[in-house]
Amino acid sequence: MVTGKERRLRRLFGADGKALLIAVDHSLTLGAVGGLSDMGSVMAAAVAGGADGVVTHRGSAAHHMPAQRGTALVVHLSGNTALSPQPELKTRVCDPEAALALGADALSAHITLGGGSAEDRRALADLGSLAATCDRLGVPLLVMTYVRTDERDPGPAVLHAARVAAELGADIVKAAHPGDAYVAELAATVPVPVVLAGGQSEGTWEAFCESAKAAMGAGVAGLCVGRRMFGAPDPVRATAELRAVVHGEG
Ligand SMILES: O=C[C@H](O)COP(=O)(O)O
Repeated sequence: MVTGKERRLRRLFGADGKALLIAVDHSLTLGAVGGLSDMGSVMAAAVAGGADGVVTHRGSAAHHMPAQRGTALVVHLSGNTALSPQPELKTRVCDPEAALALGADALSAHITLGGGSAEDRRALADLGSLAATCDRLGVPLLVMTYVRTDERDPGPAVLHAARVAAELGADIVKAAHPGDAYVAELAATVPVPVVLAGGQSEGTWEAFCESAKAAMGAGVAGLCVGRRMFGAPDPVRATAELRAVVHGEG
């Protein structure tokens, strides 16, 4: 028997078990800035460049996501805006059923730990409840993990938050790059596929691709990249190059 989650996960991951996801959820937080003023073009570029999936909010999914075989739709259920004093503390902004009605192949939620006692408890409770809903609906849950920490070395906290997400039912965990010394441990200690965020466009494109290649070699299952892709001079080419890194092509 193949479960709904397994069937949908195969739409997201290639036969090699790897995935390049393009994340374009930033316009809820920041507005239509930094390459996201024309969301239709960004999504078309993700598809044309060979992304395995696109992660976005329900409005962009409905209005701009091409119905393209081979590119999965991951609807992001969490949000807050930069107009808030604590934009990193998200709330649920879309129901799982509404996302499935849009044709979602997977759902995505954001969790920030270290945001405060009450905020952390609320985030954990919400994640537990959402994971149970995803189990019931047979839809994979991607959890984007973030930490607020004053530690000079955030690596251990990044690993902890990633593990928390898996413990609470994530089927895929997204984490920030924890630092070269921690990537293999991250991949080995989280019992579900881990994808790494792209982060801010600091450093050269070549250095970013080299770092991503090394992370793939250390065992992560892929990338979930936003700004590095839609802020690139040629987003189609950027997507294709990242696809090659993730799937070991070329
Ligand atoms: O939602 C955010 C993405 O998963 C990562 O975005 P980023 O590559 O711009 O850090």
